[in-house]
Amino acid sequence: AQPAAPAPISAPLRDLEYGQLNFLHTTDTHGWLAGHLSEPSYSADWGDYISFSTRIREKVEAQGQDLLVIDTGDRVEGSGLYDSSEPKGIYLSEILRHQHIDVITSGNHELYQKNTSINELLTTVTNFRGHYLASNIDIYHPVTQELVPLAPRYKKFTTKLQGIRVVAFGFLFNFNGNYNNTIVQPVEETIQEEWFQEAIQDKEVDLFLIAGHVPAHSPEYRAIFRAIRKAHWATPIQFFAGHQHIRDYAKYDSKAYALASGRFMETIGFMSIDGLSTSTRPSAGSGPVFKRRYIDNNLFSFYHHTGLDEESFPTEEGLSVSQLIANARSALQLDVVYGCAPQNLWMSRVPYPHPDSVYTWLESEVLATSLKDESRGDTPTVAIMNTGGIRFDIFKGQFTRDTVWTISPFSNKFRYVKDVPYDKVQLIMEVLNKQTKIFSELSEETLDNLASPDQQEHIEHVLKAGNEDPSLRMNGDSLHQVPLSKRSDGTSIIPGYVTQDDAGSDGDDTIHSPIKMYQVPNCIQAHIAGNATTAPGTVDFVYIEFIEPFLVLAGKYADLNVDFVKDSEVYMSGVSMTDVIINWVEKNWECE
Ligand SMILES: Nc1ccn([C@@H]2O[C@H](COP(=O)(O)O)[C@@H](O)[C@H]2O)c(=O)n1
Repeated sequence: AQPAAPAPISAPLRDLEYGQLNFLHTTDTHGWLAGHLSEPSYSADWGDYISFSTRIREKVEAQGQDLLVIDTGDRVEGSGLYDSSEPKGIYLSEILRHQHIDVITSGNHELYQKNTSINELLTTVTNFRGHYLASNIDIYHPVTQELVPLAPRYKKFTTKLQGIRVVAFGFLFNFNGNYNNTIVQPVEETIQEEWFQEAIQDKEVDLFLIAGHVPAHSPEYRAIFRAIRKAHWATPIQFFAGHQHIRDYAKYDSKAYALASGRFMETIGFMSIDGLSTSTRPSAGSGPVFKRRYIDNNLFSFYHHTGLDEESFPTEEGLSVSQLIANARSALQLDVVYGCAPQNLWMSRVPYPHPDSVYTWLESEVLATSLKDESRGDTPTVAIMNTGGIRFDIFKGQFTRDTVWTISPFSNKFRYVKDVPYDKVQLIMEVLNKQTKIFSELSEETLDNLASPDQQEHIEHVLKAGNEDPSLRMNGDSLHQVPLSKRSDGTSIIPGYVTQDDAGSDGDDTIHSPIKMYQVPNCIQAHIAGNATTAPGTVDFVYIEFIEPFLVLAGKYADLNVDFVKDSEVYMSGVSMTDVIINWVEKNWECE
């Protein structure tokens, strides 16, 4: 772990149930390779994960079993370690490549910016040659300008000890927000391609492995499941999922399951399958048994599951990667303090609006007092942003260079349109926040992309995890996780994940008390300048550039005669949302 990482808190744990074939899975790490420096439950770093996977491999191989390590993308954008360097990401690839990963895929974040996808092609695909799969992504090669697959479409391999024959694919969900140097083919089209149909007709297969940056419960995975089942009515299928930032497990049939392993290095997903046939031995017994576990990413869990301790657990490689991360953090000056937050500010642990809501803080304090384009004088202004632009909670205490990138990692800047009727702006807000019924192009699903990923789906599922018992609620004034009650065996129950999935509620390794979550709107608005008591006739309509495509559609429903692409101009040239937050914190949150 990093020198500043808090020690994990001991807690009651459920064991891993190993099988013939075992998996460790990460997804949506978003650069959090240093782990969480304010949260004991997730305080292990990528170096510890390297030690953990090595120790688990030693353990399962000693029993003649196999281990495969999977990562399903969105490794970039979301923390100081990736976002604060110029150019972004100069330290990340070197840290990542030390983990042995058997199947690795791209997420959508690897494709938003042209230079990110080029770096993916030239560095990450190269570092993980033979393991990186891209079944539905093409890229214009930066040198030849030729359209080429980002990586091989699929591969067939046999596992090290048992010779289990695996056919593996690597998918991305039907994403269309990518820069125009890449092409993402819709999954439903890819599975009609000749190469895919040929690959799934192979009869010498013991397991289909679908790694993807695709939600566990999704039309894309259902389509792949159906296509494979048409060719193989009983061959086991293991999906690994991502994108929604949630722990999730989906049952497609008794021989096909999907595991999603959360976000931001909070979770190491574990799966095992027993009863698989192999190249030399047909399956014994009644067929495969699948088990899943969501491991909290901390050393207490890692020691427990490996049966090792502080002395015997770390590997040399793991320790040297932890050191690499520490060196990068120090070179990037991630501990530089911009100010001190006087309180916790939550994304979804409080309703919106609320004095403890990060969105209330943004609209009433940060945006309201910071947005001003000198050329516009005191023109009344309404500024809107999508809640998905904020990626993490703010904890009371030091607000560092790292903090700012974890909450606002995107390079989103501002644009505006002059003289927009105020009532039309309010109508657009209603459309974006689904407060009015709208049809056709502007589906609920499209609008959900404005919110943060864990809000986008399964919200009922997340809300269900809430517990109304006030004795189980967190102490709002203290750090993120506090032991609340002692059990008879001396261990504590701390707030954290209480996952409900298709296999029930026993998936988490750590037994936690649940945390209540609330739904927040897709967009928020700040009112700037003008007379606060009366609504203005027209305003400067300022918006974060990411939402422009949504405004184009919402504008039509609001009957607003504005072409957002042609009629808008840059607002506060060169200033991004991230800059606005840094400036505000420096001015307003002095440390005592
Ligand atoms: N420039 C950007 C890019 C993304 N977002 C928000 O993030 C969501 C996607 O996040 P995932 O980690 O699930 O891929 C997207 O739907 C937006 O809400 C943004 O605000 N600005």
